[in-house]
Amino acid sequence: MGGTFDPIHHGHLVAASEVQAQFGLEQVIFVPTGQPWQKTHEVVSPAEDRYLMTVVATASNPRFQVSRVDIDRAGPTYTADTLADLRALYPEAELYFITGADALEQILSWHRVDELFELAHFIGVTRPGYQLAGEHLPKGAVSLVEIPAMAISSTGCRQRVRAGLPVWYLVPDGIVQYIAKRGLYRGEDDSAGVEWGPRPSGT
Ligand SMILES: Nc1ncnc2c1ncn2[C@@H]1O[C@H](COP(=O)(O)OP(=O)(O)OP(=O)(O)O)[C@@H](O)[C@H]1O
Ligand SMILES: O=C(O)c1ccc[n+]([C@@H]2O[C@H](COP(=O)([O-])O)[C@@H](O)[C@H]2O)c1
Repeated sequence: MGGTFDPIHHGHLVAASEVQAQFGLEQVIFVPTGQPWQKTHEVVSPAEDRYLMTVVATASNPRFQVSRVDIDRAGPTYTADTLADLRALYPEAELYFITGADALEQILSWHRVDELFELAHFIGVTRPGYQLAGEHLPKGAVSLVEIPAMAISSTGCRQRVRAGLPVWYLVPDGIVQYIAKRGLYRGEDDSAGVEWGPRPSGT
């Protein structure tokens, strides 16, 4: 399951848990994006913060793991590369890629989209406010799955922190504490965040 996870919230965790159970998956690998190229108009927190929050949020579930493949690859993050890297790490695995209804809606705009459906089977999950549909995708390429509705978004969480409102119970307890400790999402200019563009050299 790929995501910017800025921050990871209970919508992500419920989606992963539900798909794991419904499909009997051995493990769900959360893959925080390196440079989410379609979010260039947004300020995104440093990859290491998003990675660490994902580790903290998933630590208690033995079927959840976190991968660094996207944050360790230079340049924009493309799922075709993510899936190729995971295939190299797990040559025998059956690979599935989990997306919410909003991401699935946009998938034809993804880089090297023609390759994607050869690299993994896609699983689209319901998300409040979006229509889950797969007619625009190759036949048999995607499974559509109903999950418990969680009307939570990372954007909403960031806005609440900025407005001084609580995010308790929208995100795991450890994430509330991580956000406070690192001072994420506080200011208009998001001082802990970075605008996407080339990484500073040496980082
Ligand atoms: N509440 C939710 N229910 C189901 N799927 C979700 C939910 N929130 C996110 N997802 C899915 O999880 C994946 C990663 O999402 P992402 O990290 O961009 O979170 P987001 O809440 O959509 O963030 P933002 O508000 O910043 O766009 C995407 O496939 C997205 O569709
Ligand atoms: O491959 C692409 O071109 C592409 C374009 C947009 C999003 N994605 C992936 O979709 C997942 C969810 O993305 P996002 O931006 O909703 O967090 C994440 O793994 C992204 O890398 C991938």
